[in-house]
Amino acid sequence: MNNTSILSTRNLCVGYEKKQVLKDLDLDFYPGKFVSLLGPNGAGKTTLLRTLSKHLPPLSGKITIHGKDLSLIRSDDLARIMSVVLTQRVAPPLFRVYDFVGMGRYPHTSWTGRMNSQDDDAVMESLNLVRAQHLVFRDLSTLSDGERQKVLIARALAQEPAIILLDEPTMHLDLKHRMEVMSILQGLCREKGICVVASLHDVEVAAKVSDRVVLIKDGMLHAFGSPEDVLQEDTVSDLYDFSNACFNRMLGNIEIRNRADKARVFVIGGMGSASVLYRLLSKKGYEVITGVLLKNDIDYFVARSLGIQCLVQDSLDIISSQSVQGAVEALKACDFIIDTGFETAGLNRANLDLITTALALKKPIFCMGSPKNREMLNRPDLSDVWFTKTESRLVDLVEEKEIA
Ligand SMILES: Nc1ncnc2c1ncn2[C@@H]1O[C@H](COP(=O)(O)OP(=O)(O)OP(=O)(O)O)[C@@H](O)[C@H]1O
Repeated sequence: MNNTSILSTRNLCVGYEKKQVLKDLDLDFYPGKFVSLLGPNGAGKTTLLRTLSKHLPPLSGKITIHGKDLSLIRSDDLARIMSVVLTQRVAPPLFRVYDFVGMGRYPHTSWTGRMNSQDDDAVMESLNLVRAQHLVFRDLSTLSDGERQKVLIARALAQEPAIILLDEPTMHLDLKHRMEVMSILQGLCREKGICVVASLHDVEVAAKVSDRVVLIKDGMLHAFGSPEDVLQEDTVSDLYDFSNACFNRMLGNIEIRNRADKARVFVIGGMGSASVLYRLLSKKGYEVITGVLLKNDIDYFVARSLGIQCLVQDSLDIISSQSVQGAVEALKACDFIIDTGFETAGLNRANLDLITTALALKKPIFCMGSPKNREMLNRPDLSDVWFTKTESRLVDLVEEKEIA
């Protein structure tokens, strides 16, 4: 790794004439690294990017590029080191993509602005890098948001910068283009050694693509480091003031917690068989209790993120009859029982006792799969047992039963 930072800040304070937005920023940006700026609306991401790119003077503190004070760097010299992609939707009409990307060559062309063959090559290479070479003769104003975003990045690349600053590069883009733009930016870091600094709203994506994340909120830097270290569940909740959501560090996703205002359902699951049902039941407003789960089960991680009450086996051992007894008490207090059709291996066999108990208690039981996989439920005389093949049908059945 190249250990010399391209861009650094010390005691930087950014904002506007009458308004300080962020203070005490000590940041270093290195070649080949993807850095995401994260923070709630109005935290100061754009203000910071505008200050780093010399569009806005710092209120105090220092910004250096390759060790030189930013304020002393001439704008044409800066353009050879840094390019900036700010949020913009408007495109001037009658502007060919080729000419627009060619504008990015201005730090390298002579004062006449005439492009030579090297500049032509640079324009085409930039378009290639963002997989937009086919757009070269299109009118800019006719492009879709995703195509235009790629062209904006191509123009930034045509400057041949060491660092690119982008403000919300995936705004207005659909999922496919969002992923494509992120993968293009990641490729620029890995293959061209460019440092990419982008403000992002999607913490899940940031966790997956970034080498470093900068967390800002309430006028200050909250954390700066690798997403694996920094994006802890509590930190993300605090950053965005989550009250009904939770970032799951292990799965790298955000689960939404819904208010439970329906019946209480006990889910007998495990080994990943219950996660989809947990989400669906929570979404529908059911109060879910589940168990007995081992602490390394993916169902446990999903249930915890959803705020579902989990009965867990303390040690990573065989689920004990003692743990199952604890779960029986919780099961008694539930209106409906769901058997996810979990595979029974040695470790979780005891959970079958929960199904037997539910039968004895004459609780309505809804099962995924087929009766032949569940010996104790494979009897024609059982009236309060239903089998389905999909989670959505199963929850429909629960709803029907609840209404009846
Ligand atoms: N020109 C300006 N003059 C004064 N205050 C401004 C100006 N532009 C933005 N602000 C304020 O500065 C603060 C930071 O705004 P900024 O746009 O940097 O936040 P952000 O993190 O980029 O927000 P978002 O995620 O909503 O885009 C906000 O309180 C905003 O109202």
